[in-house]
Amino acid sequence: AETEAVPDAELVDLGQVIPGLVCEARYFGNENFIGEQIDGYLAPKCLLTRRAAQQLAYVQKELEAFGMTLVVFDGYRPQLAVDHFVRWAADLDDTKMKTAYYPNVPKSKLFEEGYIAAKSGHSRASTIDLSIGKTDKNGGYTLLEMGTPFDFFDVLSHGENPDIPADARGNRLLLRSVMMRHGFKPYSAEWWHFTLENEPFPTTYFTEPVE
Ligand SMILES: C[C@@H](N)C(=O)N[C@H](C)C(=O)O
Ligand SMILES: [Zn+2]
Repeated sequence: AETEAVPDAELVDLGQVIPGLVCEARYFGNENFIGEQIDGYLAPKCLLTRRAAQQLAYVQKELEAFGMTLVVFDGYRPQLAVDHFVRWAADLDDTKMKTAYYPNVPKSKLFEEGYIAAKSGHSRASTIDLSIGKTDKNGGYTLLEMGTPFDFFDVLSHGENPDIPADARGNRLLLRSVMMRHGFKPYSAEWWHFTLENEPFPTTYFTEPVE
Protein backbone atom coordinates (compact mmCIF):
# COMPACT_ATOMS: atom_id res chain seq x y z
CA ALA A 1 0.00 0.00 0.00
CA GLU A 2 1.08 3.60 -0.61
CA THR A 3 0.49 6.01 2.26
CA GLU A 4 1.35 9.68 2.34
CA ALA A 5 2.44 10.21 5.92
CA VAL A 6 4.76 8.23 8.11
CA PRO A 7 3.26 8.70 11.59
CA ASP A 8 5.19 11.69 13.01
CA ALA A 9 6.45 9.95 16.09
CA GLU A 10 7.85 7.18 13.94
CA LEU A 11 10.13 9.12 11.59
CA VAL A 12 13.26 10.64 13.10
CA ASP A 13 16.23 12.67 11.84
CA LEU A 14 19.34 10.53 12.36
CA GLY A 15 21.62 13.56 12.62
CA GLN A 16 19.57 14.76 15.59
CA VAL A 17 18.88 11.55 17.46
CA ILE A 18 22.32 9.94 17.04
CA PRO A 19 24.99 12.46 18.04
CA GLY A 20 28.21 12.02 16.07
CA LEU A 21 26.61 10.17 13.15
CA VAL A 22 27.41 11.76 9.76
CA CYS A 23 24.63 12.27 7.19
CA GLU A 24 25.91 12.93 3.65
CA ALA A 25 22.37 12.99 2.10
CA ARG A 26 23.67 12.17 -1.38
CA TYR A 27 20.29 12.44 -3.12
CA PHE A 28 19.69 15.94 -1.76
CA GLY A 29 22.72 17.23 -3.66
CA ASN A 30 24.05 16.32 -7.09
CA GLU A 31 26.84 13.94 -6.03
CA ASN A 32 24.94 10.82 -7.06
CA PHE A 33 24.42 8.48 -10.02
CA ILE A 34 21.99 10.86 -11.76
CA GLY A 35 24.12 13.95 -11.15
CA GLU A 36 21.29 16.15 -9.92
CA GLN A 37 19.12 16.69 -6.86
CA ILE A 38 16.51 13.96 -6.60
CA ASP A 39 12.77 14.70 -6.33
CA GLY A 40 11.35 14.46 -2.83
CA TYR A 41 14.52 15.50 -1.00
CA LEU A 42 13.77 18.98 0.31
CA ALA A 43 16.37 18.99 3.09
CA PRO A 44 19.84 17.45 3.60
CA LYS A 45 18.52 14.98 6.17
CA CYS A 46 18.72 11.24 6.72
CA LEU A 47 15.38 10.04 8.13
CA LEU A 48 14.45 6.60 9.44
CA THR A 49 11.78 5.01 11.62
CA ARG A 50 12.40 5.42 15.32
CA ARG A 51 12.80 1.67 15.72
CA ALA A 52 15.53 1.49 13.08
CA ALA A 53 17.24 4.60 14.51
CA GLN A 54 17.32 3.05 17.97
CA GLN A 55 19.14 0.02 16.61
CA LEU A 56 21.49 2.21 14.60
CA ALA A 57 22.41 4.12 17.76
CA TYR A 58 23.90 0.89 19.16
CA VAL A 59 25.99 0.51 15.99
CA GLN A 60 27.26 4.08 16.29
CA LYS A 61 28.18 3.53 19.95
CA GLU A 62 30.24 0.46 19.12
CA LEU A 63 32.11 2.22 16.33
CA GLU A 64 32.78 5.38 18.32
CA ALA A 65 34.64 3.38 20.94
CA PHE A 66 37.15 2.60 18.18
CA GLY A 67 37.47 6.11 16.69
CA MET A 68 34.97 5.48 13.92
CA THR A 69 31.55 6.76 12.89
CA LEU A 70 28.68 5.79 10.66
CA VAL A 71 28.41 7.81 7.45
CA VAL A 72 24.87 7.63 6.07
CA PHE A 73 24.20 8.25 2.37
CA ASP A 74 20.43 7.69 2.37
CA GLY A 75 17.66 6.52 4.68
CA TYR A 76 13.94 7.00 4.08
CA ARG A 77 13.37 7.53 0.33
CA PRO A 78 9.99 8.93 -0.78
CA GLN A 79 8.22 7.17 -3.64
CA LEU A 80 8.62 10.45 -5.57
CA ALA A 81 12.40 9.93 -5.52
CA VAL A 82 12.06 6.33 -6.66
CA ASP A 83 9.84 7.57 -9.49
CA HIS A 84 12.62 10.02 -10.46
CA PHE A 85 15.07 7.07 -10.67
CA VAL A 86 12.61 5.20 -12.91
CA ARG A 87 12.09 8.24 -15.18
CA TRP A 88 15.87 8.75 -15.47
CA ALA A 89 16.41 5.09 -16.32
CA ALA A 90 13.95 5.31 -19.21
CA ASP A 91 16.07 8.03 -20.86
CA LEU A 92 18.88 5.88 -22.24
CA ASP A 93 20.62 8.91 -23.76
CA ASP A 94 21.36 10.43 -20.36
CA THR A 95 24.62 8.73 -19.39
CA LYS A 96 26.23 11.76 -17.73
CA MET A 97 27.35 9.79 -14.66
CA LYS A 98 28.06 6.44 -16.31
CA THR A 99 31.85 6.53 -15.98
CA ALA A 100 31.74 7.20 -12.26
CA TYR A 101 28.78 5.04 -11.24
CA TYR A 102 28.00 2.24 -13.74
CA PRO A 103 30.85 1.90 -16.27
CA ASN A 104 30.30 -1.84 -16.83
CA VAL A 105 26.52 -2.24 -16.65
CA PRO A 106 24.23 -1.01 -19.45
CA LYS A 107 21.86 1.62 -18.09
CA SER A 108 18.97 -0.53 -19.30
CA LYS A 109 20.01 -3.31 -16.87
CA LEU A 110 20.40 -1.36 -13.63
CA PHE A 111 16.97 -2.37 -12.31
CA GLU A 112 17.08 -5.92 -13.64
CA GLU A 113 20.46 -6.54 -11.99
CA GLY A 114 19.20 -5.33 -8.62
CA TYR A 115 21.13 -2.09 -8.25
CA ILE A 116 18.03 0.15 -8.17
CA ALA A 117 14.48 -0.84 -7.22
CA ALA A 118 11.26 0.58 -8.65
CA LYS A 119 9.59 -0.27 -5.35
CA SER A 120 12.33 0.27 -2.79
CA GLY A 121 12.66 -0.91 0.80
CA HIS A 122 13.92 2.62 1.51
CA SER A 123 10.35 3.90 1.08
CA ARG A 124 9.31 1.73 4.04
CA ALA A 125 11.67 3.93 6.10
CA SER A 126 13.70 1.21 7.81
CA THR A 127 16.31 0.67 5.08
CA ILE A 128 19.59 2.55 4.97
CA ASP A 129 22.65 3.08 2.76
CA LEU A 130 25.79 3.70 4.78
CA SER A 131 29.49 3.21 5.35
CA ILE A 132 32.04 3.75 8.12
CA GLY A 133 34.38 6.72 8.56
CA LYS A 134 37.55 6.99 10.64
CA THR A 135 37.22 10.14 12.73
CA ASP A 136 40.03 12.66 13.16
CA LYS A 137 40.74 15.15 15.94
CA ASN A 138 39.37 18.11 13.93
CA GLY A 139 35.87 16.63 13.82
CA GLY A 140 36.34 15.33 10.26
CA TYR A 141 36.35 11.79 8.94
CA THR A 142 37.82 9.64 6.19
CA LEU A 143 35.69 6.91 4.66
CA LEU A 144 37.07 3.39 5.10
CA GLU A 145 38.09 1.75 1.82
CA MET A 146 35.27 -0.58 0.81
CA GLY A 147 36.61 -1.62 -2.60
CA THR A 148 34.06 0.49 -4.47
CA PRO A 149 32.38 3.83 -3.71
CA PHE A 150 28.73 4.15 -2.62
CA ASP A 151 26.29 3.48 -5.48
CA PHE A 152 28.96 2.04 -7.77
CA PHE A 153 26.64 -0.32 -9.64
CA ASP A 154 28.89 -3.25 -10.49
CA VAL A 155 29.61 -6.84 -9.46
CA LEU A 156 32.55 -5.42 -7.49
CA SER A 157 29.99 -3.91 -5.10
CA HIS A 158 28.46 -7.30 -4.34
CA GLY A 159 29.24 -7.63 -0.63
CA GLU A 160 31.13 -10.90 -0.86
CA ASN A 161 32.93 -10.29 -4.17
CA PRO A 162 36.38 -11.91 -3.74
CA ASP A 163 38.05 -9.68 -6.36
CA ILE A 164 38.61 -6.68 -4.14
CA PRO A 165 41.63 -6.04 -1.89
CA ALA A 166 41.79 -7.83 1.45
CA ASP A 167 41.66 -4.65 3.56
CA ALA A 168 38.44 -3.57 1.82
CA ARG A 169 36.95 -7.03 2.35
CA GLY A 170 37.77 -6.70 6.02
CA ASN A 171 36.07 -3.30 6.16
CA ARG A 172 32.95 -4.71 4.50
CA LEU A 173 32.95 -7.50 7.04
CA LEU A 174 33.23 -4.97 9.87
CA LEU A 175 30.25 -2.99 8.55
CA ARG A 176 28.17 -6.07 7.93
CA SER A 177 29.00 -7.66 11.28
CA VAL A 178 28.20 -4.63 13.38
CA MET A 179 24.97 -3.96 11.46
CA MET A 180 23.82 -7.59 11.72
CA ARG A 181 24.61 -7.69 15.42
CA HIS A 182 22.04 -4.94 15.88
CA GLY A 183 19.25 -6.36 13.76
CA PHE A 184 19.94 -5.23 10.19
CA LYS A 185 20.15 -7.62 7.24
CA PRO A 186 22.58 -7.00 4.39
CA TYR A 187 21.80 -6.99 0.66
CA SER A 188 23.99 -9.22 -1.51
CA ALA A 189 24.27 -6.81 -4.48
CA GLU A 190 25.30 -3.69 -2.53
CA TRP A 191 27.70 -3.64 0.44
CA TRP A 192 26.18 -0.35 1.71
CA HIS A 193 22.46 -1.34 1.82
CA PHE A 194 20.78 -2.78 4.97
CA THR A 195 17.19 -3.30 6.14
CA LEU A 196 15.98 -3.63 9.72
CA GLU A 197 14.82 -7.26 10.16
CA ASN A 198 11.96 -6.34 12.43
CA GLU A 199 10.85 -3.29 10.43
CA PRO A 200 7.70 -1.59 11.76
CA PHE A 201 6.07 -0.99 8.33
CA PRO A 202 6.96 -4.06 6.24
CA THR A 203 4.29 -3.47 3.58
CA THR A 204 3.82 0.31 3.49
CA TYR A 205 5.58 2.57 0.95
CA PHE A 206 5.50 6.20 2.08
CA THR A 207 5.29 9.21 -0.21
CA GLU A 208 5.86 12.26 2.03
CA PRO A 209 9.03 14.22 1.19
CA VAL A 210 12.24 14.39 3.20
CA GLU A 211 12.08 17.79 4.90
C1 LIG B 1 20.03 3.11 -5.50
C2 LIG B 1 20.70 2.36 -4.38
N1 LIG B 1 21.27 3.26 -3.44
C3 LIG B 1 19.70 1.45 -3.69
O1 LIG B 1 19.23 1.78 -2.62
N2 LIG B 1 19.37 0.32 -4.35
C4 LIG B 1 18.35 -0.57 -3.84
C5 LIG B 1 18.25 -1.81 -4.67
C6 LIG B 1 17.01 0.15 -3.82
O2 LIG B 1 16.76 0.96 -4.72
O3 LIG B 1 16.21 -0.15 -2.93
ZN1 LIG C 1 19.93 1.28 -0.54
